[in-house]
Amino acid sequence: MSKQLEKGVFITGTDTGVGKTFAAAALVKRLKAHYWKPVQTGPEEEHDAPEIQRLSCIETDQILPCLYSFPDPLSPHEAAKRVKQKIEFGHFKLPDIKSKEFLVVEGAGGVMVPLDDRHMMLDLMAQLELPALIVARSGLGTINHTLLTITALRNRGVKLAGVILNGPENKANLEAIEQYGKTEVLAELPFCTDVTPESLGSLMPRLDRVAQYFGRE
Ligand SMILES: Nc1ncnc2c1ncn2[C@@H]1O[C@H](COP(=O)(O)OP(=O)(O)OP(=O)(O)O)[C@@H](O)[C@H]1O
Ligand SMILES: C[C@H](N)[C@H](N)CCCCCC(=O)O
Ligand SMILES: [Mg+2]
Repeated sequence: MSKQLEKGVFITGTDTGVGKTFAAAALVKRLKAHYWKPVQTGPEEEHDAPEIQRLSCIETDQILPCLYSFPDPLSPHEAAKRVKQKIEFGHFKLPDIKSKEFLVVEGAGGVMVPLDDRHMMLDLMAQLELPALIVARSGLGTINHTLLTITALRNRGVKLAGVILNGPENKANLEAIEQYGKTEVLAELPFCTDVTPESLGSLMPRLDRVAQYFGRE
């Protein structure tokens, strides 16, 4: 597997609630990375960064502050409107991290979630010049959702690192996504009855190929 010397990876998904935060927590732990959620929507008790820290046990200074956070659990463009604010797309810049450090960035929802009247989540990936890693459900319906997501990313010129399948093992869906998506499923994360630092820790070997891809074994 060729090593990609990237500053980080943008964790996106086929939907909201597919496990981007769950996978990002595992990746932050396995890659010893920093975490950044540029745009957060929803009430504080549902924010992703605290869940990342709870599960990965990374230091507080490894979690970078959101650029935008809005209280309503909605698409960022709408959540901003509800509080009479607008997202200034030009403000999104890759945060300064040291040369040997690595950044796991998590989007909100899927790739075509609007940020303002013109820009979507996939435009943010392009602006940050980070490769995308798609978190997808493993079960029925995921082939279509994942191939649509891949197509949207490629049409926007976003580099695709691969896919993480989240949920019960499904070999047929994995093979279909690799064949028709011309990509690799770099990790399969099982359903964990208890979402704890311990259960997350047991998943580390499953992320070895992601670590190899980014040269962060
Ligand atoms: N493999 C898993 N095993 C058990 N629970 C999981 C797993 N993956 C995700 N979950 C749970 O499913 C819920 C949604 O997951 P998560 O918050 O990671 O989704 P998300 O894609 O980050 O959503 P959002 O778009 O809101 O950021 C959470 O309660 C999470 O703990
Ligand atoms: C509120 C939720 N947890 C996410 N932060 C935002 C998801 C936006 C989804 C928009 C859409 O695709 O309809
Ligand atoms: Mg999340």
